[in-house]
Amino acid sequence: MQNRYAIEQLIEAGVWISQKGWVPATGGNFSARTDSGFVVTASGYDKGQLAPEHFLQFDCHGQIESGTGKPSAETELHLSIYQLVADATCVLHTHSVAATVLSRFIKSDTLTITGYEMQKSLTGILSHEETLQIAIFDNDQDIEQLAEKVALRYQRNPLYHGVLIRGHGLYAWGRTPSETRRHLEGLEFLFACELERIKLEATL
Ligand SMILES: CSC[C@@H](O)[C@@H](O)C(=O)COP(=O)(O)O
Ligand SMILES: [Zn+2]
Repeated sequence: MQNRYAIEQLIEAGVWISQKGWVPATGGNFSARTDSGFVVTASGYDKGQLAPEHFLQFDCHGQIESGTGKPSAETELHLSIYQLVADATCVLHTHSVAATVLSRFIKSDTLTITGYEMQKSLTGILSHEETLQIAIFDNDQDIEQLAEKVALRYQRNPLYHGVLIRGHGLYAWGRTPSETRRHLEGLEFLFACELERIKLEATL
């Protein structure tokens, strides 16, 4: 997609995501694939109040092409997703309470979800009876290392729709900005449901 369109889509997504309460403080970062690489948010801004000057353009090897300021601290993860998932054109990273808490509560490297109609909000899932498996990676301040772990796991088993970073948040992707928003909203809904279910079951 063209830079201008990509940035417009990400600004709009940021307003919506912020209203949902999924990017508190300056948490979260967004990107979209462009004709020459991808655009990504600059670091440290309120993601609900983005303007065109809060984006940097990277080429497909991760070299800055244009833009000012510091790129997102997690740019490497966006680059890795574009390199791994050929048809991903947008990546939205959020810090919701549900994604943060659930990814800490689940100790294994996979969150397994089944039984919810909302699973069908994810492209390719046709029934609540299917089992959704969302990979969980331990958080790491070394984003290059984290991106390598995502790549290694993807090469063993392709990942779909998104991944969780433990105690940190969700990275969701899709073939268009609107599909990415649908995946993000569907996954966030499912995480919130799972959290409620786990809390209720603990009281029984
Ligand atoms: C509010 S701290 C969150 C950051 O450490 C990071 O995880 C994040 O999502 C935003 O980083 P940024 O560099 O603004 O893209
Ligand atoms: Zn983050």
